[in-house]
Amino acid sequence: MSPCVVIIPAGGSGSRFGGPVPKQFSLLDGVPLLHHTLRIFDAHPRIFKIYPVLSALPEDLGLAWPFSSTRVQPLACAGPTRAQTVLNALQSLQSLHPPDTWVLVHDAARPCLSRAALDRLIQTLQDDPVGGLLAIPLSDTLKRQNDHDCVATTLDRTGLWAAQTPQMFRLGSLLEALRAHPAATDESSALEGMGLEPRLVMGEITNLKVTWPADLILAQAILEVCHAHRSGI
Ligand SMILES: Nc1ccn([C@@H]2O[C@H](COP(=O)(O)OP(=O)(O)OP(=O)(O)O)[C@@H](O)[C@H]2O)c(=O)n1
Ligand SMILES: C[C@](O)(CO)[C@H](O)COP(=O)(O)O
Repeated sequence: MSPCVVIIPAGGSGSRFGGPVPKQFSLLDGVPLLHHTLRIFDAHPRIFKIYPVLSALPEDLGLAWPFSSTRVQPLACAGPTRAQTVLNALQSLQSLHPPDTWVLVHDAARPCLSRAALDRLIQTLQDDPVGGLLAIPLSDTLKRQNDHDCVATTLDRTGLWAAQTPQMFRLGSLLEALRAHPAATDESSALEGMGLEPRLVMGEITNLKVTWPADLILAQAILEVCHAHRSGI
């Protein structure tokens, strides 16, 4: 299998989360949330390089940086949207890695990705012609609202999945897809826009995206349970 590189979009403002610093720098268990996310990949033998994409270099953001500079290489090229951040990163990496390199894009704001889910994604997709993403089948009944906050209709949830990250595609095809679809809210939808069919790989409910303040408490609880489980407590 060709080597995998990871892009971690970490250039958002966290407007829904609020707070004095963007949520990816909020402390989780005493450590910036971004560091938890980076450590998941830094510990994985199939990952060759990890590129967190920030608005500026860590030293210019006043961020402690306990990572090896050869494996975790920050890029200071975040854009105004998540898609633009990922596209900027891909453009700066295209001269460093061949077009068939597998690229895993993972939100900085998802610090609880498990090793099992990451392994499942890589193993399922390593010989896939397109690539794919972690996702989970929807379990709630879905309502569409009307213009006065009442239910207009109940939607059929059959076959509906909630997209997570990482999303894993070849560098060349992802670059082409995001150039053609710069408004995509995830990598998969850009590839879908090219007429391709990304594969759905079972994710985990614990792989939550920290979006609202209460999500940080949930993330803390998930990390504590995982730690207790690993320690046999
Ligand atoms: N211009 C942007 C916007 C988002 N992201 C990153 O994309 C991930 C998912 O985005 P989201 O959770 O929506 O983060 P924010 O855009 O920061 O949040 P909000 O929409 O509440 O402002 C996060 O790791 C975020 O830092 C990014 O790198 N560049
Ligand atoms: C890519 C993503 O994590 C898939 O669920 C999500 O779309 C990113 O969050 P955003 O709020 O759409 O930026």
